[in-house]
Amino acid sequence: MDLAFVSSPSRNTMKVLASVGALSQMLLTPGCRGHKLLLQLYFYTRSGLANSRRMASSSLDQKSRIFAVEPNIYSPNPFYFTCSRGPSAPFMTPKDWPMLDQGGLAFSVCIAKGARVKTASLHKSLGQELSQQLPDSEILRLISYSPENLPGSLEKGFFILPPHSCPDAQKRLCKVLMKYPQGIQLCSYSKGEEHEIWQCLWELNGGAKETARSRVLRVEEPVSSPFVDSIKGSAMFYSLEDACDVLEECSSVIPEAKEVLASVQPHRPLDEGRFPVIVIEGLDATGKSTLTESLRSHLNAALLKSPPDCISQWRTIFDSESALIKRAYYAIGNYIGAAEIAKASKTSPVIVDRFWHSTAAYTIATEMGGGIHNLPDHHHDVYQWPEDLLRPDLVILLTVSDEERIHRIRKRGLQETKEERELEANSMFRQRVEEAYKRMENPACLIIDASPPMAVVLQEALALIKKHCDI
Ligand SMILES: Nc1ncnc2c1ncn2[C@@H]1O[C@H](COP(=O)(O)OP(=O)(O)OP(=O)(O)O)[C@@H](O)[C@H]1O
Ligand SMILES: Cc1cn([C@H]2C[C@H](O)[C@@H](COP(=O)(O)O)O2)c(=O)[nH]c1=O
Repeated sequence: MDLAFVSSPSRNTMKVLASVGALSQMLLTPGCRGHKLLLQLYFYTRSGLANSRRMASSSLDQKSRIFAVEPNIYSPNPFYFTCSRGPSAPFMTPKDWPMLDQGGLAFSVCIAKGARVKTASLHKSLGQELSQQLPDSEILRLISYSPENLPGSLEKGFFILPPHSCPDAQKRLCKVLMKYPQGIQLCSYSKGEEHEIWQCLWELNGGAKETARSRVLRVEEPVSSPFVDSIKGSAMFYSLEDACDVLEECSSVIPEAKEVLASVQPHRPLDEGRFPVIVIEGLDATGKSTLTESLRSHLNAALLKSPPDCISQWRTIFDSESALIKRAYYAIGNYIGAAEIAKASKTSPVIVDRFWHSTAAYTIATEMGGGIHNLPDHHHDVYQWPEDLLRPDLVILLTVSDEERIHRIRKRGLQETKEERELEANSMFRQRVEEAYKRMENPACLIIDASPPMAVVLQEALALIKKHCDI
């Protein structure tokens, strides 16, 4: 079955067909003769012609858009393509997409822009369902945008690479997409006779019908990464107001969002005390809790952590939401924590186990794929501290080798978070988190190698605190 190579059926052909029910029966019979055509006819019958005007405009819009696929096993950098007919743009060939070389297919699925909470939830649930229904396919993140108005036109989606051994992948994909009748755009990609690549645009409206076909053209990597623009609008929050807007928007479906918002201190700017605020950061199991506890007793300090206790009971709920909602929760957690820090700093030094740097580093590392060379450049806006957030006096980043960290996680034997499991499994992700920490600015992190025994790490931390803080 090959969606991409079937030409549109004529209306006369359609009349011959008795019923959609009979067609769908045949469709589900693998190896059935005329299987390809039947699939096409089935989709055609179900979709009808009602939306032909919408189809025409979406295929025009489609042609001017650029698609960007996150780094993957075939491409260490994001790859960019379009379907417009620029005079000089080179065609893409299976050299660029080796997975299409043996006659395979790839797919892109884009989610049309809508209300951001709803769109983010749709993106999350669609991603989960695609992974479940196509467990052997590589499901990559994709964004699509118009070059004239990148932030305003940005749409998110997925690029799907089924294995050659999965001939019914497209059938399964369509079955998933049928459940999302509105706002999903499906394209398939296949190799042509002259080694060119074709994109077929499918209309999904109760069914799927091919509406346009264009050659795929290569686009040079832009100077400023659209993936970074994408995270700035959908997972990074640089003001309390921004993050609160998201939780307000979702509070009718997530009642706990109201509870979190109720914990936000309305009076700002905060009235800080004279004692120093010291944040300890690092990957999981680098020794933050051990060090913060020792510092607390050595300095007679207050010990706080992020997210703060008053909202941590809802953490698992927000962890299972879309990136937009989850990151809004963590961002707000910092502002709620800041009010507690300001109050505590009036009577003693304050030690904080994770703060804004964790929120930013994990977000950047999760949203940007590939190696550390794909991270936003040093000094980029994403590494800056939010203007309206209490600024600590010192941030210490603990680093240990991967082997030692994993050894500590295993020895500790506690329940790991999903991100911790990913960190263990994905060394590139780990490197991105640590590198993002190192690129943070104002305040930047001061690094301590936390591999030596605890007593040594403590002495180093105390020395840094003495040097940089008024203690
Ligand atoms: N310097 C050290 N040398 C050897 N083991 C250490 C050292 N520091 C901490 N550990 C051990 O490593 C494990 C992880 O430490 P800890 O819980 O303090 O890390 P963490 O950074 O707070 O982790 P998480 O962020 O996941 O809560 C614990 O079992 C702890 O006893
Ligand atoms: C504070 C904070 C945490 N996270 C993520 C990063 C890790 O996977 C876990 C670690 O939490 P722990 O309480 O230290 O074990 O939570 C995050 O993504 N953003 C944040 O702001």
